[in-house]
Amino acid sequence: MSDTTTAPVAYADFVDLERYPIHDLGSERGRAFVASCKAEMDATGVCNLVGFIRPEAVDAMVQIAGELADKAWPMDRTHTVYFEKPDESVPESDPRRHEVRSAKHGIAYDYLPEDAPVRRLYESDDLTAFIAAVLGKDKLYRSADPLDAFQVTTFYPGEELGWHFDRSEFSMTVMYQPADSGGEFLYAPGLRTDDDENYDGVAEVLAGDTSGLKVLPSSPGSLAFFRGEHALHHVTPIEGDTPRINSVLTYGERPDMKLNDLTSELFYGRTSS
Ligand SMILES: O=C(O)CCC(=O)C(=O)O
Ligand SMILES: [Fe+2]
Repeated sequence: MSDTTTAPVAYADFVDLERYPIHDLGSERGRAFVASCKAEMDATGVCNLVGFIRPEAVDAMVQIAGELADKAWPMDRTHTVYFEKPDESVPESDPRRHEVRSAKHGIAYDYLPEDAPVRRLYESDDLTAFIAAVLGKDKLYRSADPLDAFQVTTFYPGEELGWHFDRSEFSMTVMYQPADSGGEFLYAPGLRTDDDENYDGVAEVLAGDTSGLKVLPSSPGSLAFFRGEHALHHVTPIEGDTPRINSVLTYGERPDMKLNDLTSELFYGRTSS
């Protein structure tokens, strides 16, 4: 059945809807679009939509990141890949003891203007419905976290994101400004499942095994989504002079999903409760 709604689309001014008809999923072209994302997701663990956001909106987001730079929380810390305290009771080679470094500047959701283009996109139910359709879920929810559900992150030269599994089930990233070099998103799709932590496989990646790794190509305006809860991933240190700027949009199957206090303090220097 085709969608006959005529409600104004809150993001029509900056999303390439000809190529990416997220407002019209019930139509033939909408179904074909969802099917092609599903196929890419099954093959690579990621769905990468190049040029999803038009250049003017990308520029607007970069400008917002600059204007709010003094609100960004400068994080430079070590943590485990699980964002739990290191477990001293397991052998040293166990990933539950392994610590990595993450350094970045995160501008929390509550600082970002309501009319910021990608905030309008995130808050539209269409984007959530699109992701649910690709993932084959009846219903998905935006994260309930007032700081982390949506944010803008700047990685300055030398900063990086250590290997980790996300606390949220699904994430979407929107790239505004890639680094000149470095700052690559590397991931090991499906390294763990809900039933199998695969600590041996995780330990191998942490020890430098690159055989199961993929690199996500990135360009300004690209939108990508992946199962960050199951894919171990990291962002390599930024090289060159250009900061890497992007957003992460988070989703879950439960409506009450929030960061734990440890992770919230780590990423934003405060908790939301
Ligand atoms: O910056 C990225 O590309 C990924 C960010 C990420 O993995 C995270 O914030 O959990
Ligand atoms: Fe992540």
